[in-house]
Amino acid sequence: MVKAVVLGAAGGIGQPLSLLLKTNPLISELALYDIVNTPGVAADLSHIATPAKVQGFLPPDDGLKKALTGADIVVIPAGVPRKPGMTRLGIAFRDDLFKINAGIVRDLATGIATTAPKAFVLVISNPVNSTVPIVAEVFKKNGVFDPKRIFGVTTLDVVRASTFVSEILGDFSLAPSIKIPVVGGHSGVTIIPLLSQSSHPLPSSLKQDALDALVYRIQFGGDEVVKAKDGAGSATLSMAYAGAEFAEKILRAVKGEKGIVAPTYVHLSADKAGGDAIKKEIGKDLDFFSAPVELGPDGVVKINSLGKVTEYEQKLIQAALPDLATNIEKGSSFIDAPKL
Ligand SMILES: NC(=O)c1ccc[n+]([C@@H]2O[C@H](COP(=O)([O-])OP(=O)(O)OC[C@H]3O[C@@H](n4cnc5c(N)ncnc54)[C@H](O)[C@@H]3O)[C@@H](O)[C@H]2O)c1
Ligand SMILES: O=C(O)C[C@H](O)C(=O)O
Repeated sequence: MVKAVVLGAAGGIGQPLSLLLKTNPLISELALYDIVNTPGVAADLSHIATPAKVQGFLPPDDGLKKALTGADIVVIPAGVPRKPGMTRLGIAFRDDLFKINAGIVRDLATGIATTAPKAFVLVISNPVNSTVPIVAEVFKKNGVFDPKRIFGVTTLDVVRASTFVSEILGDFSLAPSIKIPVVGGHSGVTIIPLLSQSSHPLPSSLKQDALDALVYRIQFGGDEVVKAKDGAGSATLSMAYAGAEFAEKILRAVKGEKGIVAPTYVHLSADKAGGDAIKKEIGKDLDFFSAPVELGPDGVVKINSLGKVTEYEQKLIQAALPDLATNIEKGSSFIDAPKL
């Protein structure tokens, strides 16, 4: 029996993500929580002939607590999305996004820490580089912090890398099988695609400016969608796909499948040896980093090395570090927790 919970389930990501989770045979119970509309979304999904029993919850009558009771996996796409002109983290507009989502994530994390502290927590709400540290600090404050169970979902960057590389290779049918580690964080220059490790090498004729353009497209893919949606929000459908894919990996690992590795943004103490090795590779003592993580029944089994990176990729890593450090500090200091 596996209970999955979506917090922010009535939103642009929440609805298609809930649909995909409803169709996942590994899930037997699906609880949908939002501040609006979950009874309708739940009623609609509940007619689909798949095993998961679906229920919707709203804030009154302890709805959050009821949704989270018995949760095995909690996915959080709650919060405001970006509008054109906003970046994922920074000043002015960006501060507004952080301020709103930081408070939302803090309150939802408090609910999880007090009701389902052993659940796997998958954070989608932006800015991920800061919201994951917020969740970690809330869990520390409540004395239930287990870094092996808290994940920032960076899968959309991995999905985009595969898609854009398949385009360059001129064969979209390759997209599902192209594997590229994307590491670092989830915003702009903190997104580091290690294209030299692509399962399907780029053409040797690819010029430096084309490589730069590809890296930029992966780093700022979110902007393409924000611009195209023209005021109607950011990526929702591709994010739902990516979130469901990452959740499925966790659930398969929980069931005992071995060797599942996925890039995800984790606290580097989740695997001390692996985390320390990453710090050495990047040359900085960061608490959080997205790295290829091997998953198991209790979450993080091992944080894998970044492997052989080119000089070009090492420059991308170095360019990401100042932003990452600032983003992490911004999230951590939002919660006044004792340092562990
Ligand atoms: N990690 C990623 O790769 C990635 C990709 C795309 C979007 N995002 C982020 O995901 C978040 C959601 O995006 P969206 O397009 O679905 O936005 P949306 O506005 O369509 O949906 C957000 C939902 O959250 C709900 N919500 C707000 N406050 C809540 C609370 N306190 N408790 C529960 N639910 C609450 C809203 O009612 C709404 O239904 C944004 O922060 C966005 O930037 C992340
Ligand atoms: O870019 C955004 O604001 C949404 C999301 O993080 C994305 O990568 O599409």
